[in-house]
Amino acid sequence: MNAVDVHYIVEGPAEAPVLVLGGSLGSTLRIWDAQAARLSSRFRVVRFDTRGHGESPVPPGPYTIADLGHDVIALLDRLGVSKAHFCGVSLGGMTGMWLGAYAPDRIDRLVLCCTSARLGPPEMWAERARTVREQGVAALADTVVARWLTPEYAARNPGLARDLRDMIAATPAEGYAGCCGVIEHMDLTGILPTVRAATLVIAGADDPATPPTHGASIAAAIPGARMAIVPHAAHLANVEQADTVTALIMEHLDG
Ligand SMILES: O=C(O)CC1=CCC(=O)O1
Repeated sequence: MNAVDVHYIVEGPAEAPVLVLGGSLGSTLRIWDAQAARLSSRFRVVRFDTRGHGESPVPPGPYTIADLGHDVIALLDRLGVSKAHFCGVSLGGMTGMWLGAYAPDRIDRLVLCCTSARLGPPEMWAERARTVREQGVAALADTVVARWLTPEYAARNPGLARDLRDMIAATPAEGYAGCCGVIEHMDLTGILPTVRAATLVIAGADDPATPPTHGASIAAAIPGARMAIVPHAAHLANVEQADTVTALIMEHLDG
C-alpha cells in the first residue's frame, strides 16, 4: 500500500492542538465549511481531500481502508505532527476507526460521525463502482444527496443541496469507484475493542445510510466511547445540524 500526498488546507493558530478532519464518499474538504471557523478558533485544523476526491491524486482503484489510513499518517508526517485529534464523517469516520486501531500513537481523541464499521451489502458498493465507471459520478449524485440531507432540509436549502449535488458529481469516477471498493471490502468490527483513544460517536437520527444503530454498535465496541444522536439530521449531520455537531466536537476534544 502506497500513501499518496493528499491535498489539504490548514487553518488556526500554529501552536494549537492539531485536529484533522476527514470527509465522506463524494465530498471534498469543503464538507467541513460550516465547522471550520469555530473549530479553528481553538485548534490547528487540517482538512484534506480523500484520495480520489477533490484536488487529491487519483490512483487507480480499488483502494483499501489501510490506504486511506496511511494517507493520513503520511499527511501528519509531512506536517511534522506527531499526534493529532481526528474527526471523520462517514468514510472519514471509517478512516478514523482504522487509525485508532493501527496508529494509536498518532491519534489523540477521535470523533466518528455518521459512520459504520461494516456497511453492506457489498454488492451495492460493487454496483455503484460499476455505475460511476460506466456513466460518471453525476449518474448517482441526486440519489446520494437525498441520503445526505433530510427532504425537509433540502427543500428549505435548495442552493446548498444543489452545491452538494455538484460536489458529488465533480468527483473523479475512478476515485469514487476506488473508495466504493474500500467500503465493499471493509469490516472494522474486530478491531474496535483495540481502540484506546477517547471516542465520541455521533449519529444523525434520520440517517438512512449509517443509521444510529450502526453508531451504537461502534460505541458499544470501543472501550469507554460515548454516543450522541443528533435530531433532524440525515447522513451529513455536520452539514444539516452544523452548530450542534460543532459543539459536540468541541466539547469532546476539550473534555
Ligand atoms: O454515499 C452514501 O450513500 C453514504 C455514504 C457511505 C459512506 C460514505 O462516505 O457516504
